[in-house]
Amino acid sequence: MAPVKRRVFKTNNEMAVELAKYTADLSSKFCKERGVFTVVLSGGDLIAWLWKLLEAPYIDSIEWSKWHIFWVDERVCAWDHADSNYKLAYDGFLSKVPIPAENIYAIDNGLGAEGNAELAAERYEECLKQKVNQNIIRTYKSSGFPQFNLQLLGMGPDGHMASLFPGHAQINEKVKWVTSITDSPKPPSKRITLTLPVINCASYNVMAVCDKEQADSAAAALNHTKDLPAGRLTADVEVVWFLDQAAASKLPHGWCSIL
Ligand SMILES: O=C1O[C@H](COP(=O)(O)O)[C@@H](O)[C@H](O)[C@H]1O
Repeated sequence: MAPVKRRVFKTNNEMAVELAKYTADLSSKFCKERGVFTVVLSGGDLIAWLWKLLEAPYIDSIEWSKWHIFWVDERVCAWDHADSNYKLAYDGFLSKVPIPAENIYAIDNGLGAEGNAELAAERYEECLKQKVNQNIIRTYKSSGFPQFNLQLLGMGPDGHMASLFPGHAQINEKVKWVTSITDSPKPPSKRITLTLPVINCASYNVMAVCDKEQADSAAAALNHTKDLPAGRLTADVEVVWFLDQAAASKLPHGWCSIL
C-alpha cells in the first residue's frame, strides 16, 4: 500500500498549477513506457482545477492522442443534463484538448437502460473489460482488477469520493469493478461508480480538495478519526492529496506546511 502524501498550497490556483505539472509528468512517463495514458476523471470541482493543462506549455506539449479517458462515477441523467459528470468534463476540459473522440469512454448514464443504474454499471464494467482485452487498460497483479495510470479525484464535504458515500454498502464491494447506488444522499439519487478495489489499484491517485467546507472531512480522512470513503483511498504507486490552505486548515499542526 502506498503511503499517503499531502501537498498544501496557498490557493486553489497554485494547486492547479502543480496539478497540471504532476499530470503532465505522468503523461510523458506513461506515453513513453506504454504508448497510452489512461486517466480517470471525477465530477465536481476537480474539472475546473484542470485549467492549467489548457494553457502553455501543456496544451502543446502533452501527447493528447495517447490519452484514454474514463470516469470514476456518473449520475443517471442525460449526457447533456447539468448533473452529468460527462457534460461537466466535456464542457470544461475535453472539448478544449485534442483527445480523439474514440478514446473517451463515458459511463452509460442509464437513460438508454431506462434509468437503470445497475444495468448501466454492468455495461461500464463490460466496457472496461473490453479495454483490458485490447491492452489499453492493464490489470493489477494477480487480482485481475483494472489498473488505471492516473485518477483525478475529489471529495465531498461529507467525505464521499466517487459515488461511494459514508455508511453506504457500496464502499464494501469486493468483487464488482463498477457498482450503482439508488439512494445517494447527494442528488441525483441514482449513480454509477467504480468500486473501492478498482479505485485503489490505480498506479497514481490524486485527491484534490480546495474549500473550507471540506476541512473537517479532510482532517478526519487523513487522520483516520472517522471511517470516511476518502480516508480509505490508497494506490499502487502513489497517492497524493493536493489541498489548498482552507481545506488543510483542520489538519494536525505541522501537517500542512505550505508549498
Ligand atoms: O457528486 C460528486 O461529488 C464528488 C465531490 O465533488 P466536489 O464538487 O465536492 O469536489 C465528485 O468527486 C464526484 O465525482 C461527484 O459525482
